Amino acid sequence: MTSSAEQQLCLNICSVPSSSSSSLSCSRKWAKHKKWTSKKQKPEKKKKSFISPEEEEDDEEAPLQAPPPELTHGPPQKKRRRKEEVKEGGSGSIKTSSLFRHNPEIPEILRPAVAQLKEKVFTSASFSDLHLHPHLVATLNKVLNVSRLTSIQQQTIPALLSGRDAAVRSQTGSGKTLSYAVPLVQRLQASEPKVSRSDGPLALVVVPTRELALQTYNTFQKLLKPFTWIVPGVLMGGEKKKAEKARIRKGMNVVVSTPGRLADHIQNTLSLALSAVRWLVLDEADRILDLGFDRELTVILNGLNRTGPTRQNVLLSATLSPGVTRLADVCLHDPISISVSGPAPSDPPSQSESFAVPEELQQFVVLVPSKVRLVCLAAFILDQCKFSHSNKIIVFVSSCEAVEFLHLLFGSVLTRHAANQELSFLRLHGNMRQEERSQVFHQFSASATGVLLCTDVAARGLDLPQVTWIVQYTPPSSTAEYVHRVGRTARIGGSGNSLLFLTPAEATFITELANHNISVSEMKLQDVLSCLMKDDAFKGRGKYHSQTSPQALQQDIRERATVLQTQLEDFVHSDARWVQAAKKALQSFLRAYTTYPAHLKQVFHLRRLHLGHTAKSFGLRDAPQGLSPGPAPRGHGGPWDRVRSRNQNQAGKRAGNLRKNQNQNPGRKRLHPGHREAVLIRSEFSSGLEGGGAKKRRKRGITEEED
Ligand SMILES: Nc1ncnc2c1ncn2[C@@H]1O[C@H](COP(=O)(O)OP(=O)(O)OP(=O)(O)O)[C@@H](O)[C@H]1O
Repeated sequence: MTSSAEQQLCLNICSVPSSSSSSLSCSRKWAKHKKWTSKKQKPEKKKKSFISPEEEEDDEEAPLQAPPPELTHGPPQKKRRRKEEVKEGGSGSIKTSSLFRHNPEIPEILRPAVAQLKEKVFTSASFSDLHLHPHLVATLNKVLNVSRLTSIQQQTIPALLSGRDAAVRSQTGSGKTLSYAVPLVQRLQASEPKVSRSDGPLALVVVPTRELALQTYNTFQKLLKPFTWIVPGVLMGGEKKKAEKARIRKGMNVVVSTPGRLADHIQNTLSLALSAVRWLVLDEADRILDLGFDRELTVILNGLNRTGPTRQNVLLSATLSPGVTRLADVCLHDPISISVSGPAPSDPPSQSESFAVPEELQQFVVLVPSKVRLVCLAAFILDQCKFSHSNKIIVFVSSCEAVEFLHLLFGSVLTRHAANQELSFLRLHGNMRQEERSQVFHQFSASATGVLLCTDVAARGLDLPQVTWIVQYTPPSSTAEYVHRVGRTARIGGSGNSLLFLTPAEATFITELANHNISVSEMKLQDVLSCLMKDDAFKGRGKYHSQTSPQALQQDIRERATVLQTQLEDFVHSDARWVQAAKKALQSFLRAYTTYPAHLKQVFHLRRLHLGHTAKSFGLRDAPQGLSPGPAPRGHGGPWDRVRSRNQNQAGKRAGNLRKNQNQNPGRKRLHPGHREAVLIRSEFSSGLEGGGAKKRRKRGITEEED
């Protein structure tokens, strides 16, 4: 690719189309103390849609590539600028280029009127009204501490007890697991003749991720305590197959599994007999499809159809996608559709699905120019964990490498500003060893505070108690993904908060959310950063005195943000390994950015990213040179396009295999070829900068944890 082509692509600084400023509205919920309107924060540069390469030369940073060495060290102009920056920061130690100059204007958000869907979580009915075995009711009350039924449980449990297939849809954290686990246990314990271990699997529960498999297995273990003759088991990627085979041989009656590992055993473990399976549960069905597991699902369904008696099938999802509707069509027989609000998974798909989010969830958005994103996240975390206590935060980012990098960076820099108990960081992503992942999962579950940095591997189904904040540092790839992420808080009637980070250019995503009945309030950037005023460790040596005027306060806050950014950058640049980690994180972020679905390309397009500014959000002082693969102009088949087309090929191949399997089994309805829409999990994109040891499976676009 020519350098001019590269420039064309990457010199476009984000700018908000004028229409978005008028269509979006602003909420002042968060701005309790100080109002900071965009008028006061007039940018020094005029608003433009694109900045041409010539204009960009004006800017303080190299947009695409790090400047050639002769420029970095040579031209007096550059040196002069650096000097000014040092002066501006007011401290000899502040080498950071001005964080608050040359940023795109932050648009005024006008919030469209949204009628948010509300689902009542609890009913007045209780488990004891359902004619369940008294020991089961006692276990629910005493071991699981539940007595009243949730709305979804009230509708689902009687339907499943009657033996019907069901398609169940309900908001996150509404108790879907018990809605199928309770009737399953009730019917298994009542089976005549009595269930025995040697019967082998009677129920299969398929879930998309390993953590969810462990969590669900745990629930069955508790529910089955009084019925010791019924044995639950878990099969999942990352575990030793040999040990699993031994457990299968010994006998398991309720098998909870991830799709890849179950399909693997069906094909390769002779002792896994499916002939007795009477229940099949597909939990988080939309996620199973999103991850491209249609081939594995086909193996499972074909395996069951070949040998099994008639069985009861249940499909559950918090969100709907056309794929889920088609899957419901394929694997459910005359199902009952259950939904607390909105259509059920077996209903025909509508144009724009409305999502229900928990009533007690407060949703915020902060518009942050790329350059300021990192320090804004750091300030937010300090505010929640150091200045206000008892917060438990999950931060979603778009790649394993970004998780690793932030964990290293914050774990080293932010913890300096807080006592140990105040601020602890954990990480969870698909490149971690299973043992470590399970340990982190349990550790974060058990802790009352702390920050979990993670990819979307933690977005679905995980029930982590008392999470107070969900931060989406990288925006989700769809509204459904947004709903699942925020659903990790405000569960089962509790309260919680969420904060979505968007750059000014991405502000129209708020309208996309509103189209799905999701309403977010604005949290002002300055209000987030203002927490730095609470600690003089961030004080610069500037002449500004916050007491004198709002402008001086603003300047003071900016100066402190610059001090913190400098600390972050100093850390990154203190070791070549950290610089490399930052570059990997940046590269994987850019890769993920190319994979937004077509209808969101206008909101999230690589062309709108300014590489120099984005690099800053990874603690890099300059845009790194030679990021590979580099972006190409649209339609020019550059490396980014190759990444995309490879993904499409993989999805196509999976769909092809699916068709092949179905052709071998003409008795079953075919899964719709549209399953090739199954997209890769964005959050597990890698930079491609790691060595050749990348796992084979990842090449297929599926990371190990979902095996
Ligand atoms: N009737 C109930 N009363 C009180 N707590 C309940 C009840 N039913 C379930 N819970 C608890 O609520 C939490 C959330 O349940 P669960 O994980 O099944 O929700 P979910 O609807 O599957 O959420 P997601 O869509 O995010 O997977 C769990 O801790 C569970 O033990």
